[in-house]
Amino acid sequence: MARLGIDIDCLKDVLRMEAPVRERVAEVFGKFEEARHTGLHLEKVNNARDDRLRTIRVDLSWRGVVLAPETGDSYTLLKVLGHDDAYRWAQRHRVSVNAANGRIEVRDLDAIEAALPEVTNEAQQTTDRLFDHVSDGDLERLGIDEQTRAFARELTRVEQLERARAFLPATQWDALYGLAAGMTPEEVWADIGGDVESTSYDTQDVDAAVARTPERVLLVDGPAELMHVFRQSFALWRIYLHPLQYQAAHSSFRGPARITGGPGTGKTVAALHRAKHLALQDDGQVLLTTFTSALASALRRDMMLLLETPEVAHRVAVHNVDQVAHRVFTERHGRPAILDKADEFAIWKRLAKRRSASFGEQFLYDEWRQVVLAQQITSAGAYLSAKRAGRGRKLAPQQRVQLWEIIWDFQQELQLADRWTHEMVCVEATRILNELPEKPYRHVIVDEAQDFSPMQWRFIRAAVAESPDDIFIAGDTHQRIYNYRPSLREVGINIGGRSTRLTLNYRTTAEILAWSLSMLHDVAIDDMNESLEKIAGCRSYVHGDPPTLRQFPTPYDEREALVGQIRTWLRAGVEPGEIAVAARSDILVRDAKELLQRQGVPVGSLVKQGTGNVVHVGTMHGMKGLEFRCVVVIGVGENQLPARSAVTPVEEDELAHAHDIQRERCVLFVACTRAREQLYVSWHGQPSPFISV
Ligand SMILES: Nc1ncnc2c1ncn2[C@@H]1O[C@H](COP(=O)(O)OP(=O)(O)OP(=O)(O)O)[C@@H](O)[C@H]1O
Repeated sequence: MARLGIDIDCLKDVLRMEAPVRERVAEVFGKFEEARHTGLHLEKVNNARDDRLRTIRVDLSWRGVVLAPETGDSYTLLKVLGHDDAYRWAQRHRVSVNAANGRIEVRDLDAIEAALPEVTNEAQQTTDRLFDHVSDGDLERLGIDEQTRAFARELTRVEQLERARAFLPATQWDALYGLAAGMTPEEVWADIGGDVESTSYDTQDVDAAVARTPERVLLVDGPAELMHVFRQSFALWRIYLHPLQYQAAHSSFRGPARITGGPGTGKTVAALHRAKHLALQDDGQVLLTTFTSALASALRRDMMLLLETPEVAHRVAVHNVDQVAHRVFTERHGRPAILDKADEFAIWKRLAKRRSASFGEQFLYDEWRQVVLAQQITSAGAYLSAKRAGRGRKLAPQQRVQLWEIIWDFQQELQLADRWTHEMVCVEATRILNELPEKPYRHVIVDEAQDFSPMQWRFIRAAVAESPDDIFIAGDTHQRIYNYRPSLREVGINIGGRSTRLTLNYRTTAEILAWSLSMLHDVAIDDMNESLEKIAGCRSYVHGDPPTLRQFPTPYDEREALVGQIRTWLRAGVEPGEIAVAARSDILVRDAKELLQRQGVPVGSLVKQGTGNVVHVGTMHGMKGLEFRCVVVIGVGENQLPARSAVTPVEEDELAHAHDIQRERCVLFVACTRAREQLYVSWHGQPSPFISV
């Protein structure tokens, strides 16, 4: 039976059309279903540059351009246009097979030929070309064919390449843009999903290429399914994946695997698709987990959009990691009585005083978590020889002994009182799971992995048996905003070479991204796997306004301007719910909320996202994992960022100081990269050293 797929760009176009046209397009799919009986009415195109392109009637005024197979009966709808335009489009385009990854691609031959003289002319004015640094061999290996290569060799400026996006074959353009953005040929090769094993694709076999391109060609079972796709207010991420996202979501891995990449590169989307893929395998329960309950709610909502049937939805549990640990704990021991931070501080203070020690509560609080629990220390001997790199003040041996006594007292007191912290619950839940012969989950997928503590990683390891496809990790260490820096290997998770890095940002404009990335220049950040993470090549194809940077003489002026900015956006038609305001401190957040409320702007908390159409106001930490059309970041002055109280003095511990500064930088980076279209950053006095003004 003839089958029609729809190219993703065509789908995007159709989604923007009026409902009746969409319905007619869906009917075209019905015609293919019936074609068995009646034959297909595909028109040949005179003077076509690619004789596999045909047109099909959609209605009186609209026609579709269809790629007809040379053999077999899998057709692809490439374009829907007005009658004359459809024929013209079909005449000027050609479909080919990318030599590097074997996927189909389409180019506008007329446009390439028309643009070539202009770029050649410009190239004659200079000796420097955009791709001088890349050899022909590398271009060829990256799938850049002769025609595109000839064009690329004449380019002198990135802007020319950006314009060429409309007519060059997409994968080849992606590769060129990656090279122009400073990626090495190897990085580009990985980025376009180059297949090392299959070096020789048959570039004449378009039918095989279509079958090999599931992330670009959506196959639907008839008009009803297509109408279903059209009708939902869905986001494109649900059906279109970049080849690397697709690979990460659908591959089989021999053990733990992960996906990394800068902000907005689609790691969460890949994690969601992987959860769906594994759920469809139906070989056991899938856990999709993340750091906070707010993020878990957002994941749950998106997961439900992807999992169509309740039966499959049932196979995926979405919870934040502490919630899962609490559940395991509660099943064995009943509900734990949780010690809150204020009570915990009071205990540390009392115990330190009892031992006449000078350690502060915050120091003890962190030391216990970051050294004792993180390294699973249970004895004085182990503590005395433990690594304390990056833990602030250096300790003499007698001080360590004293510290261990306080920590010991603390643990005893909690045990006697049957009081628990979330970390203790996690450790106990891990112990319980380690004893069980059967693990609760068959697959675990972790999102926002960069902030998980070693205790949480051990819990994850204990929740799933070591087996193929056991753990999948999505995260970006450039967005780490808490204090742990675990190595996956040390917590028993070996990802080997099973790592994919995404570089194409789908969220933010190139201008906002470039400005935000400038905060991280020359900052070396670990990759949780004992090497350094890279952010080079992270790029966006969408252009917009540069960030607005505003300096004010006083806090008062800064606050006034904040209200003015929000009003300007609201007047321009931005919905309140599309705006977020972030600040480093709780006090600034409270101030901003009260101020906006007083001015009659509807406001709500970031944590309670989705509760009405309100401007969300919250801390920079609270912005993690979220995105908004317009983002304001206030209080980015030199006295506010880095937040002094959060940074270890350099004279106390150089390494801890450097880590704290890096974390503060990342906090700001996270907040700024949540903006889709507009970013407004303000401060009073001098700007933070993190930003370039
Ligand atoms: N293949 C895709 N096609 C279109 N849009 C996509 C695609 N992948 C992701 N997106 C969109 O890009 C945005 C960012 O995606 P996502 O949240 O998965 O990125 P991320 O890498 O997890 O971001 P961050 O690390 O900053 O939280 C979302 O709006 C998502 O819908």
